[in-house]
Amino acid sequence: MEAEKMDENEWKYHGEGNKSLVISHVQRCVVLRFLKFAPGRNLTPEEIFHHLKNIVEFGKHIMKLYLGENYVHYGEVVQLPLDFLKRLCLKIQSERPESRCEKEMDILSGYAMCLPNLTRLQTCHLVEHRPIVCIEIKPKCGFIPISNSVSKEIKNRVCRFCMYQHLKVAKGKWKRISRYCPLDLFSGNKQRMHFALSNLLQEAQNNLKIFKNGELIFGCRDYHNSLSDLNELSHHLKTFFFPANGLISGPHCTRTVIKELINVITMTLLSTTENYRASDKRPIPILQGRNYCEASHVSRELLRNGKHSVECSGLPKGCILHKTLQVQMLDLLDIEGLLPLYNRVEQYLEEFPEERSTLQIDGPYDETFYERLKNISVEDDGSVEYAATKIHQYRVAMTAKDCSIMIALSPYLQDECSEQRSVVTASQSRLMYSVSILDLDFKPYDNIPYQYKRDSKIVNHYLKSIQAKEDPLSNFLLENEECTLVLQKV
Ligand SMILES: O=P(O)(O)O[C@@H]1[C@@H](OP(=O)(O)O)[C@H](OP(=O)(O)O)[C@H](O)[C@H](OP(=O)(O)O)[C@H]1OP(=O)(O)O
Ligand SMILES: Nc1ncnc2c1ncn2[C@@H]1O[C@H](COP(=O)(O)OP(=O)(O)OP(=O)(O)O)[C@@H](O)[C@H]1O
Repeated sequence: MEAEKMDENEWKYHGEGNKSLVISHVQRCVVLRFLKFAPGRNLTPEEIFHHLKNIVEFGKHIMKLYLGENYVHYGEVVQLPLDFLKRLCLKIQSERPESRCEKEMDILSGYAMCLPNLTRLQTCHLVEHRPIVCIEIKPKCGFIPISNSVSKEIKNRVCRFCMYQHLKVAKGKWKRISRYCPLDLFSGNKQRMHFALSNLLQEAQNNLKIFKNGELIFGCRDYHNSLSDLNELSHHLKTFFFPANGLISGPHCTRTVIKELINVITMTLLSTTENYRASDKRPIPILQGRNYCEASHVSRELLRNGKHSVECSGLPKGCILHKTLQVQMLDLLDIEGLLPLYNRVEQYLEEFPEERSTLQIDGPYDETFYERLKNISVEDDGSVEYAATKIHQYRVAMTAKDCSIMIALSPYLQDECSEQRSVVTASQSRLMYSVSILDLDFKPYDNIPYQYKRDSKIVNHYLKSIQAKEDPLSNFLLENEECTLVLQKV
């Protein structure tokens, strides 16, 4: 990145989440990712540089080893001219979704991360002129905890995503409950995966976005502003799947194109482009828990159609979903089992604050840190080291529970050498594809008590709302929680 040549007109707003804002280059396949902060949260440039460097190191030394180098693009920290950043910030401000504007993009430190633009094929450096579609899926946690520390039995039957939906809708974050269940997507069973993906297309929330030539064409821009017309989507996509018959239209066309899309996504999610080498077999726990969630609609639907029993066919080793799930499963103890260990470390640090660095609470995220993560024993010897290791593993797992998978697809041209590129065959077309993972920021240590409180809030709210469905009086109480006390007093 040549600082003196930075021109804001060569960059455009791309998207943002809770913690970072992304802009993309109009010609080159790169993005800049800036941190975002609530106004008044003034970190020094050195602190921001350190934070960004930690993100890069964590991707490079930890997540790349877990997930594979083909999938992980950790990028680099770059320094940019402050006047360029000021102009850029002004330029993109009007495009930012309102609900994300309570935080401001950091333009004072001069630092950002430079990453490949993952909405493009990862084999090209310049924006290609051939069409490209990219599907971004934020799959969330794909397993049900089996930890003995779980205090509410419902957590052994219903997954966190499905429970959390009720709280999110009650709080007005989303209008409707999504029928997507991560356990269906991670099942490896094609029918369940198709069901999960079609539910994502029905109610994308922030779990599905689709880009065409780098522009968002489907999914959530904002909590209140979403592009969700399947007819329009199929119109955008039909030439990808039916190149020789671009003229088909109508409801039949929509169904056909969406079916192709779901099928192709499933194939790429299950593909194992990387060889599953012996060296890839790092210690990862194997959880023998329940592989479906009772709140998922899949069993009922599939059984009603009389097609298949709900069984788990398993994920191929080395596919992106398998790798992601394995990392998520580093959370062996569940937040309920982890909180006492966090308290143990906190108590110790109160007495010996200088030990924070020995325990590598804030990094460095290097080979030593990775070595620590390898110890997956659950035998608690009462030590602070044991507690710190479990906390690190939990934080890595949380990162994998919140990352997104990007699948980029572009028409395969006959004259191309297919050996160098991955190709997926749809019913009437062949597409080149690349799969990557984004948002691999290490989750903060200090958030653990908050995670614990929120977990019990999610579960309690879920229990109340399913109870309310059966009992209309408690439904009234749930909707008017402030009244509960008054009614109890009477
Ligand atoms: O806890 P969750 O499952 O709600 O995940 C948060 C996400 O909400 P979601 O439920 O996916 O809509 C949340 O996403 P949104 O802001 O809701 O789009 C963030 O990804 C948040 O991560 P961070 O605190 O910014 O690092 C995520 O927080 P972490 O818990 O991963 O730290
Ligand atoms: N390297 C990239 N290439 C293309 N698009 C990207 C890239 N990185 C991020 N994006 C886009 O920007 C959005 C926001 O980025 P990201 O998920 O990293 O933000 P975040 O604030 O960390 O998210 P969260 O809310 O999950 O904490 C992503 O959903 C994705 O659409």
